[in-house]
This record gives sequence, C-alpha cells and structure tokens, in this order.
Amino acid sequence: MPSERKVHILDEKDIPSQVCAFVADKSRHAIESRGQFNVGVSGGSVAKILSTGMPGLENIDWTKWKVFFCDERLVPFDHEDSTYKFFKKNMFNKVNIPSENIFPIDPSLSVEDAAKDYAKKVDKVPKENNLPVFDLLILGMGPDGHTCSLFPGHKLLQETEVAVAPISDSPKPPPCRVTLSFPVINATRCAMFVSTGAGKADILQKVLEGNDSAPLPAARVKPTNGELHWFLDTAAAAGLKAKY
Ligand SMILES: O=C1O[C@H](COP(=O)(O)O)[C@@H](O)[C@H](O)[C@H]1O
Repeated sequence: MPSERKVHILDEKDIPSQVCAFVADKSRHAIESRGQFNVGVSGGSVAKILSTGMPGLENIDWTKWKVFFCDERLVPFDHEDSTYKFFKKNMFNKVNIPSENIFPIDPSLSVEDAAKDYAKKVDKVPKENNLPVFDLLILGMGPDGHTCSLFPGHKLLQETEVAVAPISDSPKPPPCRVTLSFPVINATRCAMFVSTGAGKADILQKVLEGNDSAPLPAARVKPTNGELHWFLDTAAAAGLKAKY
C-alpha cells in the first residue's frame, strides 16, 4: 500500500485525547496482529502531549510495548534536554512498560559510538527487506521543518547506508544528537506527526502544500508501504489553503 496522507485538524483541547487514542489503537492492533508494539517517540511538544494523555488510558498491554527514540539529544540522562528523562519522569514511571523494553540512546558514549550502539538496539525491530519496520513513529516538526534530528539542508538528509546516524553540528542545541535516518523512517507501518500552535502555521503550509522540488525534512516522510497522519490544531492549520 503506498503512503496515504491523512490530515486531522482538531480543536486544541481535543489534541491530547485524539492523539493518544490513535496511539492506543495502533498499539492494540499491532499486539493483536504481531504480539508486540514497536514504537518510536520524539521529544519536544509531542512528548508533553503523550505524557499527558497516555498514562490514563485503559486496555493497553504496556508489557508488549517496545519503546525506541526517533532521535535523542546526546546529554546525560538527568539533563533537562534529555527526551528519555522527560518520558521516564512523565510517562514510563506511570505505566507498566518493562524496563528492558525501553531502548534509550546511551549518552555516556561519543556521538559516533552512541549511534552505533543505538543501531544495534534498533536492529531488534522485526525487519522487512533488511530494514527495521516500526509499527508507529510518533514525530514532531520544528519551526524550520526539521523532524527527528534531520535538519533542512543537512547532509544527513541524503543518508541511505545506516539506520541510525550521529549528528554533531545540529543547528538546534544541543549540537550532538543521534537520529533515525529516512530509509528507516519511511519503512514504518505508520508515521504520525503532531503539530500545534500558531508558530507552526507557516512551515506547515510549506511542508503540506509546498513545491516538492526541494522538500523540507518533514515533507520527506512518506512511508513506502505505510500510513502517514498529521494531527494539527486549528492554530497550526490556519495557513493551509486546501480543504482537509
Ligand atoms: O529538537 C527536537 O525538536 C523536534 C520538534 O520539537 P517541537 O517541540 O517543536 O515539537 C522534535 O520532534 C525532536 O524529537 C527534538 O529532538
């Protein structure tokens, strides 16, 4: 099935419940079909939305979740910028995911070694055509159109050899990060973006409706055989010209 894009425009107040219900539904379906749910999470605003809504949900078999990070900032686990720290405090501590099913990036290593070490963890995700296939990647987009730690104009946009890449010159601090690469992102069964607030309106119009000749990183997310969903609040969607 080629990538089909669905844009969901919601009231701001409905974003956490709708986003989390979608994630819960994907997890139930993956567990029923394949016995486990391999999910990649992102940092920033989407981490807050997930942590607010997911722990209160019922009928989720958390023991079958395997949690990876779409990207991570290479800072110690107790650093304010650590996505792992945020999820541990606000979500993992409140649900029953076995600790061995959470796969953080190791910040004690150099950025190159952290990427290699994390690639071994990602390699555990069941593969098709030699690529790990996540059940769901939950993505954010920065106001410059970046997603994961894949930034506009950066050479990593062309990365095709490795599933996981280091970056040591991120234009958004901190400079050292580890990120999934596009071949893995686009091998997912489902990618969902969550974008909220007026500060994302201009870039969203470019990403969703702009010229495809030099796509911004977020516009390059087009799962080859999977679904693509964008969850937007009305403020973020305000610049869109088409009807969705
Ligand atoms: O630095 C990052 O930023 C993006 C977008 O964050 P947002 O707060 O603007 O939604 C995030 O998806 C990524 O994981 C993170 O490392």
